[in-house]
Amino acid sequence: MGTPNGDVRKKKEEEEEAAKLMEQEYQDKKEEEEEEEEDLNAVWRFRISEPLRERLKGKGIESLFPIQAITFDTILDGSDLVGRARTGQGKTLAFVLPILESLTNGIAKASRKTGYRRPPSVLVLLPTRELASQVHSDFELYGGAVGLTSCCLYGGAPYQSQEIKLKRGVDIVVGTPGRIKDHIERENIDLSQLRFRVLDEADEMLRMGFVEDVELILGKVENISKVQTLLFSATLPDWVKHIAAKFLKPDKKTADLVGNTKMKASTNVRHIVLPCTTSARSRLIPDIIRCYSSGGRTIIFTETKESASQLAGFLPGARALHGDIQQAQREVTLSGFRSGKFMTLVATNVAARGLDINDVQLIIQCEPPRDVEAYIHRSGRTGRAGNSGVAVMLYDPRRSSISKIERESGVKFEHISAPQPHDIAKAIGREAAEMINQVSDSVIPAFKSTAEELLKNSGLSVVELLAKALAKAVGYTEMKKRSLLTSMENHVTLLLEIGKPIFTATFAYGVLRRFLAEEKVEAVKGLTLTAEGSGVVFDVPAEDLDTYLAGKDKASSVRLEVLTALPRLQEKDQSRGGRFGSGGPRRGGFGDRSVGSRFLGGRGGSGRNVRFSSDRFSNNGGIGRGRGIRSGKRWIVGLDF
Ligand SMILES: Nc1ncnc2c1ncn2[C@@H]1O[C@H](COP(=O)(O)OP(=O)(O)OP(=O)(O)O)[C@@H](O)[C@H]1O
Repeated sequence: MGTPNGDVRKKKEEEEEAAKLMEQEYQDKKEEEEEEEEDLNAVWRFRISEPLRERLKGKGIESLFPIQAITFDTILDGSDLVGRARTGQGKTLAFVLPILESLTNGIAKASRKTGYRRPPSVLVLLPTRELASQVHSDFELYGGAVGLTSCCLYGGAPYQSQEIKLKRGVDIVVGTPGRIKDHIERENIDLSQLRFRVLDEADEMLRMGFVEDVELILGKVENISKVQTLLFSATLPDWVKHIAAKFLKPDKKTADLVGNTKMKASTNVRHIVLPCTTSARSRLIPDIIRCYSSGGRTIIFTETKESASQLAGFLPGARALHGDIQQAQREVTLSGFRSGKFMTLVATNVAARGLDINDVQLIIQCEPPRDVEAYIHRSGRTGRAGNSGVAVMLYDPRRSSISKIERESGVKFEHISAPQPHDIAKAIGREAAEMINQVSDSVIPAFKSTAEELLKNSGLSVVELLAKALAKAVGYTEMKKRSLLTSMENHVTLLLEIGKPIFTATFAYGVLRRFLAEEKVEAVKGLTLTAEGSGVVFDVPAEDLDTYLAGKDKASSVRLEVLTALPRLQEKDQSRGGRFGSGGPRRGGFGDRSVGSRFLGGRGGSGRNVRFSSDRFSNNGGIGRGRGIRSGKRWIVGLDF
């Protein structure tokens, strides 16, 4: 039994505790309210009705993204609009939400057709089937909340079910131009009563040669003054703006969140370039995935359908997606990728636009795409909705150029070389550790005595032995050397300098022939001039490295160095005028010129430096421009040093 004093104290403590709790609750609520008040884009601030708000909340959306907030009132109040925002910034909901509100509570409500066999009020045109299906599912989700129905029309799928839906009557039609035109010709669809026409990824649709189809489809509207036209994309080249003038009213509004800002690609993405020859690609890609995918999904883009299929066949657990694959299979593949059944998708540009797939952490582009728009959209499949991601673009400096894409996209590429054994070991070590953590403790007794014996006989420490076990668990039993330049296994990258600029590859080969046997010169791979023109880099087989370096006594003024980091390289288009012109090596056009060091990762203290010295190679003044004369099988270079 407690004393009266004790009871009083206890009661007082309880009262104090309750007061503290109330104070805390009050503070929390106040903070919440303040936060909401500060959030100018909070959903409740917009004319969004309760059912839609609830659906948004269910999707974790409490606040509109900038492109949505900026365009919402404009669309709801009836204007035509051109909208542009970077990839993954929520352009889909920027038109879905105001369209649904307008049809159910806004100005389009009165004129919207209702009832059985009603013609659609909304038409959304997209360039690919996958994208049409994705946008359609947003209309299903949010439109369903306000009693509006939708259907999706794209090629490769049977006509019948699409016809049935159209005949019954739908409010919203989403689809690709080809199939919609077919339905018009079959008189399945009446577009005369449209209240909204949306061109999503407009530039791609027009680029794909759908201009005439799009014009025909849009022209089916009866009363142009009653229809609102919206055009969205992350990229809007000028030629699209001219075409847009044809479809949109003269008083249209523009919301351009990219505009003249330098950076046109996603700012949430790490943009990386990596030199790599075509032949080294398939061996390099698995290691890029290991080192940069953070265990998430990867999309690899190839230029052709054939190489997409080939690469998917080569990479374990990868699937291909391209236009030659049957539509039903395309759907299975995409849904398997979305649901995480497999983590690597190898695709052509069919997957470049608009696709919004959760947890895509890494994009690999096997070579630079033909235009900057493709780069922007492909790399934009990661880093969506405020998340971060990595986009790695492979390129062969002798065949392709990255500076045009860099210049036009505003991206500042990070230059890296192929993941080296220690990078890969680190990445797969984590995988192995995870695998081991998942093994049940129940197996320990059965393996314990063997483990003890192994440790005793190994002469290694516990950590060293465990490191070996981790390596074995993921099949990594040999440390292979991989070149920085071509990414070929068991090759090393060398830098050759002669104390003077080197203008041509031919000239460099001539230098090599002075101290190497012909078969060793022929074994040199990927010889490329450095961007600043003072040397060349090339790969040699690791096993012959000493032979390459052994000529050191024969030459002077020649430096041969085993590289640990790759310098900037001269690209294909830079050779015009640079390699063959009469001026010095070209400057400019390469990213950050202000970086004093020629070497991206620093000079790499551990690089082996070899200086050749011989009178034959001593510099007597002027240097040849590398005008070689072909003699028999060999190039004789006009060396005047
Ligand atoms: N207000 C919001 N809050 C949180 N997430 C959002 C919001 N709006 C959209 N999202 C999510 O952001 C992601 C990207 O949206 P969306 O696909 O519309 O981007 P986009 O701008 O059309 O990209 P792209 O140019 O690549 O087509 C989607 O997963 C979407 O659900």
